[in-house]
Amino acid sequence: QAFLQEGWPDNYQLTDGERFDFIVVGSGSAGSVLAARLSEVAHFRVLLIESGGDPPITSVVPGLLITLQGSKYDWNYQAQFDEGVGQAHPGRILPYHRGKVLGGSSSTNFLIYARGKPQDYEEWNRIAPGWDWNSVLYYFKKMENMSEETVMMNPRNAYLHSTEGPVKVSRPVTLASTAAIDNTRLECYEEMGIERVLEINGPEIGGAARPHFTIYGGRRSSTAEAYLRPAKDRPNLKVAKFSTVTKILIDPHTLRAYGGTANVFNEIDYVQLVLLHPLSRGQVKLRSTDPLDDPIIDLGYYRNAYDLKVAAEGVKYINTLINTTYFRKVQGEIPRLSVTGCEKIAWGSDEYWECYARNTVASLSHAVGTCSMGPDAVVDERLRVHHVAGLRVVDASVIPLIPSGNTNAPVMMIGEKAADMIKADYLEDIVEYNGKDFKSFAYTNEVW
Ligand SMILES: Cc1cc2nc3c(=O)[nH]c(=O)nc-3n(C[C@H](O)[C@H](O)[C@H](O)COP(=O)(O)OP(=O)(O)OC[C@H]3O[C@@H](n4cnc5c(N)ncnc54)[C@H](O)[C@@H]3O)c2cc1C
Repeated sequence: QAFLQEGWPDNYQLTDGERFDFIVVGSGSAGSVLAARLSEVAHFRVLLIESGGDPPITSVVPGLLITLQGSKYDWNYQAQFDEGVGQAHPGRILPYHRGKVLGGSSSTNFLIYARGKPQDYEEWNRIAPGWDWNSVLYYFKKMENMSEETVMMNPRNAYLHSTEGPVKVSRPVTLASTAAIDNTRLECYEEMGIERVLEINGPEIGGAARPHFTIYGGRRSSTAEAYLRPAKDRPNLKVAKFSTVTKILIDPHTLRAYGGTANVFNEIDYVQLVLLHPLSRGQVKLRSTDPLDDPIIDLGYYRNAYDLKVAAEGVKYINTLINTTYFRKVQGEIPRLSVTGCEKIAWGSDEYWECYARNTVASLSHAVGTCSMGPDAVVDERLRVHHVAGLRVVDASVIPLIPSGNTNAPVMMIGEKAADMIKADYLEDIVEYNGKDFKSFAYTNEVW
């Protein structure tokens, strides 16, 4: 099935001056969800504009994902470190990956399915009311199709999950040899005092488990797969591929966004030790006035000295894995790598591990928060850009605080919640106007 290039939405040839009710820029983890959900309302005319094209086989077959980074399905950005950081990377430049394809980074990512912990969202809610755990859990469940029986049969876990949503989640059955490695690893962690838990999206988040993945039946469950393929024949959803939005048109008198301009190209065609809650902040800046120029991605790693202390302590802690029964039995050793910038420091000293953390630091490509929600930020809690009408931001950039896990699931959840907020805002008017139950407009029987 994966080898069949069928089933993606057709490419829509945009012509100048066309009118739509909603224009969604980018078909990523959030954009595809938003476009598909909005187009459930039959009289909404929805245009989805995406720079990339259909996902290739290497995206659909999870085991081939490593070939996507650096390919034409990647924006291939380069990020820069501050002076004295990241010296082990050639030229102190870090390749910074982002999917450029239907489904965006959900079509190119490492497929780990993690939502973070309830407290993360209680913190969001303090900044942007309406994003508390109970509110977002509804949307996590709306999006999810959990296929693992052990999770659904355990009442402590089952109420946190759903088998009804479009995004398929599983823990693929591994080869016996891989399962044995997983088991040994989990045993080592237990020996270090890290409890084994049933799953990383269950009631206990602190612990170790084999992760869930957005995979089912050997196929990636990207947002292109889960949302766009089922919606591809809707007459009110148009998908313009190989088209890059270069400008948002804003009426200078009303400050209302009313359209955009797009460049249309006729192309054919371990997750490591992670610092989950860094205090340092980076930024994304325009390199020039050319919208097609790559942005400047300024990582800002370790600007807050506390982060370096935490990272170095983390490295030292994970090194104690070597003292567990298994590693003693196999006479495991920590490799003595030569790290640029640390050559003159005694290997294994506290100073060495700090230098090691400073110079080998890399990214898992989970950037968030450059258009954050909040009263003094870029968008409000309904994701409307402050002081501009008719314009919302719906993607990873609105996340106000980094969740304790990966970001694909939270961003898909944001897409789901945003779609409901937009429907509520626009359909309320229509109900009053037409005096009809707005659910009668929907293509599906979704509850929203
Ligand atoms: C290599 C990699 C591995 C990752 N691994 C994981 C993981 O295992 N688990 C996890 O949960 N998260 C993972 N993530 C993070 C997660 O995938 C992202 O946080 C999430 O996909 C971001 O969603 P988004 O909607 O904000 O942006 P994206 O999904 O990146 O979508 C943005 C879309 O907009 C398009 N676009 C951009 N500009 C324009 C324009 N001007 N005009 C038209 N189209 C445009 C892009 O081509 C893209 O399709 C990974 C990310 C990467 C890159």
